[in-house]
Amino acid sequence: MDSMTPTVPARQRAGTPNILSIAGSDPSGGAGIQADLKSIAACGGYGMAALTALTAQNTRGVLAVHTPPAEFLTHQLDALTADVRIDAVKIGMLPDAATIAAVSAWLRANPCPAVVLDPVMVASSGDRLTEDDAVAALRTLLPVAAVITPNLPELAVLLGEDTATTWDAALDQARRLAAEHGTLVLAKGGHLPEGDGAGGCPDALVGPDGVVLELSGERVETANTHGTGCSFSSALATLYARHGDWAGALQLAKRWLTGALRAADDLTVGGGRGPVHHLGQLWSGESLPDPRAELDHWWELIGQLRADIDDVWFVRQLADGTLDRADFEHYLAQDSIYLTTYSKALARAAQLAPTLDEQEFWANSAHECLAVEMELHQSRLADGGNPTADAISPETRSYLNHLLAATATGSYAQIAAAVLPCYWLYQDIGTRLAAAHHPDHPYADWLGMYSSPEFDAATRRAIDITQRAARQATEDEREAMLDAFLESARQEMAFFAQRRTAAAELKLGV
Ligand SMILES: Nc1ncnc2c1ncn2[C@@H]1O[C@H](COP(=O)(O)OP(=O)(O)O)[C@@H](O)[C@H]1O
Ligand SMILES: Cc1ncc(COP(=O)(O)O)c(N)n1
Repeated sequence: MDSMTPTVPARQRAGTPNILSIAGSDPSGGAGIQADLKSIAACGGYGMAALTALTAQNTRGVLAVHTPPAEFLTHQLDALTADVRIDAVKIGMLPDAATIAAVSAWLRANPCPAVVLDPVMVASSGDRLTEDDAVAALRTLLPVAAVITPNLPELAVLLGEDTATTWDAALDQARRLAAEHGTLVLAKGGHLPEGDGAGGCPDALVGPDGVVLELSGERVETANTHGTGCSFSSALATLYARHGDWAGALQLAKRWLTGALRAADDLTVGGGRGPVHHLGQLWSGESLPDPRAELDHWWELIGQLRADIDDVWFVRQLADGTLDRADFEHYLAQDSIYLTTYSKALARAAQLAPTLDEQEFWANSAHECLAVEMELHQSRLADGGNPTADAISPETRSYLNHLLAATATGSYAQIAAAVLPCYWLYQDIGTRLAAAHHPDHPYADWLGMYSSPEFDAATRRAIDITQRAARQATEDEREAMLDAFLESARQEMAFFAQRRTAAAELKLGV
């Protein structure tokens, strides 16, 4: 057994994470390790599996369970530790106390910070998968997990209580289980009765102090839900290993699972409760679940516009320092008018923000914007200008009308999408203009403002917040977000391209 000595070879962390499923076999391919391997592959991981049990099972039910000796599970696990870097572990069916003891001993000897434990006890067909006396042993294993993913009946069994019949009661149970074992608990509403007050298929990541992230999932009309729990937990482990954040991984996993449920009826597997279509989204050309996917796509859509902005006379002359002072003054006057209203749009985003963090970000940004505006105002007064006499140009008015419409009628997500181009395009242009940024440049101060690490960080945060909102949005809302984003990008372009002579005689009235 020398070759089994558990020494981990030092290896560079590769791009594709290695994900280990410790679970039972479902020969019909919808649950157990078969579901895990497909889910891991669909979410961008390299899948491995150590078998805890063999079931004789199909889409209608479990006919028999064979449990190999626990020592053989230990051999499988040791064989892996001796050779392969393991980035995350998903634990599924653990049929008896001896198997649980083997997994527990292995994990204590080879700790892994990314363990997702799905405390499978009963198959969706209603058949038992775990011996009664194994529940106490399972409770002792819970603290090795980073996240536990019980369905509602399993959550109740782990606490020794009755199954929750409302979402609020489920969240309370999840919080208490998390506190007891020092883990996160993913509360899954798939088993909630109709009219429980939650609607749809909600899920929530709950820690000892309460809900970390709650997702209101739509219920997909399909009878093919065999293996949803297995698939969800392995997707979560994989996406965590890829992106390093449980809340973000949950959003991606939930979205992927909903897609797999939507595609489930395309498969024809068995006459009972069939499997979800793990690879349906990949086969129809969708890319791997990725936190930046939507916004990367939006950014690509405005690729031409971004290239065109570099060619706008104002940007070219700003970069080479040949810009006429009066043109720059005109630009600053319009920018100052713009910022006053833009700051109101940011304040509206703060008002609607779903978390304290995001509220703080938008409120700070609104404040920052006003501070810049006031400084511009003061410095132009000091230079002998008369900013109160500035006329609003048609371009500025048009941009502000768009922002005002978005803030008046748009959701939080739409407002985030509408305000984003002002960050992102400035940061993008700022990065390129930074090349021209030297102390003697006539507009050095201005160039410095948009190519600073602070502005980079704020832009990244605005992108992340908008991406998260896009991820949670319905398809219609995502379309509306994209429309708002594209329109703001067009308005940015027109704002840069405006000519001093084109300024209308309208007084500031927004
Ligand atoms: N018909 C459905 N439509 C949408 N999501 C579903 C559906 N059925 C199950 N899910 C989701 O699948 C995940 C796992 O489901 P659940 O039934 O709670 O677990 P388990 O399979 O472990 O019993 C949950 O996120 C749940 O919301
Ligand atoms: C080998 C095995 N493991 C787990 C499940 C649970 O399936 P579900 O995800 O539907 O609860 C199963 N039916 N078979």
